[in-house]
Amino acid sequence: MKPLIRVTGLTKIYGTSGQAFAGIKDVSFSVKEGELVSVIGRSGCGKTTLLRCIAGFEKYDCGKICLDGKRVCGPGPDRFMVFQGLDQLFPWLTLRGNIIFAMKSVHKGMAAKELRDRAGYYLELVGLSHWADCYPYQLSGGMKQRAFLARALSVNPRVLLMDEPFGSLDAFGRRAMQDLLLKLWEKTGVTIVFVTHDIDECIKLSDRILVMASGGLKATITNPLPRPRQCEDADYRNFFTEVSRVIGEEADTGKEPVREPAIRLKWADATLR
Ligand SMILES: Nc1ncnc2c1ncn2[C@@H]1O[C@H](COP(=O)(O)OP(=O)(O)OP(=O)(O)O)[C@@H](O)[C@H]1O
Repeated sequence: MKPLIRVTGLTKIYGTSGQAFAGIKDVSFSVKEGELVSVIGRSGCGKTTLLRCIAGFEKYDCGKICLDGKRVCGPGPDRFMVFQGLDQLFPWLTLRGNIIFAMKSVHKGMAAKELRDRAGYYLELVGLSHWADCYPYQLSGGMKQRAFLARALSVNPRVLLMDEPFGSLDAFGRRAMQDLLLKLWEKTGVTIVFVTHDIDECIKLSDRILVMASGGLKATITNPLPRPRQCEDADYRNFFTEVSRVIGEEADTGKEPVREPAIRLKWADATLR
């Protein structure tokens, strides 16, 4: 299948005059249409930067990102990013109002009735129909997460970029959101790039796992387990051990990620290791 997202030699340099360092260096990979790919790695290794570059929120210094063969030069309605944290809804709008607001920005000129009907459909999809007229402050963390998903899907993006979306939930809430995400992914066929710190989460969810370390892509691991994935299964435990080993190797070197002075780079010497 043709890749939907193609990232080639992506490098993002942070810093100001004199000294600079690479938030991401020479990262290349592709994601097929309809694939669910996780990005995992230690804190500071560049996961969010990568996602923000794909979203078009961040300008990059070298390399190329293409979506369906076209170069990404900024944000667009074909991509929707779900951020960390629970404050992503407008507090002065109801749940339905939040979803309609997002849809209006993409489906310009859509009739009010259709906007309302569509918002109702997506709220039902995530089990929040009865909360449509509530305001964000009236919702639990898990309900807010479901609302973020409804809003993201309502604009019908080709790619959903998710940055540790369930990190603020407890174990039960997290499991429920993972199940819901998989259900909606199968139903909609949307392509997902999912950043997480959690090995179980990336094994449970993804087709492939991109392991990042110190701004680079260290390994790409194809998930061999059939769905649904049960952590009690022997194959699951073996795969968990394998993924942990690949991620752990970096920790074993004792190297800190990209901000260490040893790998800081001068602007004039932006040849990245
Ligand atoms: N706007 C910025 N200006 C300067 N440095 C930045 C900026 N954004 C990120 N960085 C640095 O780039 C590196 C990669 O950051 P990034 O947020 O992408 O990592 P991450 O893997 O998502 O981390 P975490 O898992 O903790 O969220 C870090 O060293 C970070 O301090």
